[in-house]
Amino acid sequence: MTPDGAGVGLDGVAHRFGDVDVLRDIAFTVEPRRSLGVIGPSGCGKSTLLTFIAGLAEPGGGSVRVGAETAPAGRLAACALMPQKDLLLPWRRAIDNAALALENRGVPRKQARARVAPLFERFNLGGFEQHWPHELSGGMRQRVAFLRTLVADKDVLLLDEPFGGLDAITRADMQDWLRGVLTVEPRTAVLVTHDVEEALLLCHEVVVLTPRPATVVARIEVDLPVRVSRAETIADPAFTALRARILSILAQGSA
Ligand SMILES: Nc1ncnc2c1ncn2[C@@H]1O[C@H](COP(=O)(O)OP(=O)(O)OP(=O)(O)O)[C@@H](O)[C@H]1O
Repeated sequence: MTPDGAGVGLDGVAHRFGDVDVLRDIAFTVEPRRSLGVIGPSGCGKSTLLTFIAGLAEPGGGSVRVGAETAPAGRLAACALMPQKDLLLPWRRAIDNAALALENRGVPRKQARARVAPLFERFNLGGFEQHWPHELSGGMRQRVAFLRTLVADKDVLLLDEPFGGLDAITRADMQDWLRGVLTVEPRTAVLVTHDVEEALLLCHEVVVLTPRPATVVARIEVDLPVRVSRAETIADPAFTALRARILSILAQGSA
């Protein structure tokens, strides 16, 4: 990671897959150590946008920047992408899945294990280091995947519906947990989600996309009074008003 973190900037990003016009003139910036939620209808191009930021592909038009890097290889080096599915390797124990990003960077397995082992307690995974992925709950698997993403030590986290597959209670627990992680150790984060509440709880700003071809229809600053508990935050009239505003934009496709 770089000492001051890295921001993200998109300008005029456009893309088509064959006849399918997916993205049109997408522009936004994320300041270093700030989190941006991306909300939009299913299939509008949110995951595609993350793959462009991560440098895994190039858009047909426009520019993408991560820190000072505009070339795909430079962006890839600065980003850790957590895809929709946790993608733990079934043949590796939890600790070895968590250590994977370090091993991929050339850290020997023993050292990589030693680096991730102390984090298991902090991620509420203490005692489960030697379990296989199929022996963990959905929430635990997500936390192992997060641990792996965070220890990759990249400036930018790209999170693609990280809690999409979880039940409502586990999802709420995981949102609280991630909120804590990002407060203790702020990173630049782009969070794709269908869940307006999740975006408001976890992000400093939210962009709302239209149905395909996606354009940015609204950019909303999440400026809420600091509340200790989740219940208090969600009950706050400012939170309720923002949620209603975003839901209305999603329903109408316009701000
Ligand atoms: N590699 C590809 N080749 C062709 N079409 C693709 C490819 N990747 C995505 N698409 C199409 O681009 C559109 C946007 O897909 P994408 O997965 O980015 O949407 P999304 O907003 O993330 O969807 P969801 O919210 O359902 O996860 C879809 O119509 C999809 O079928």
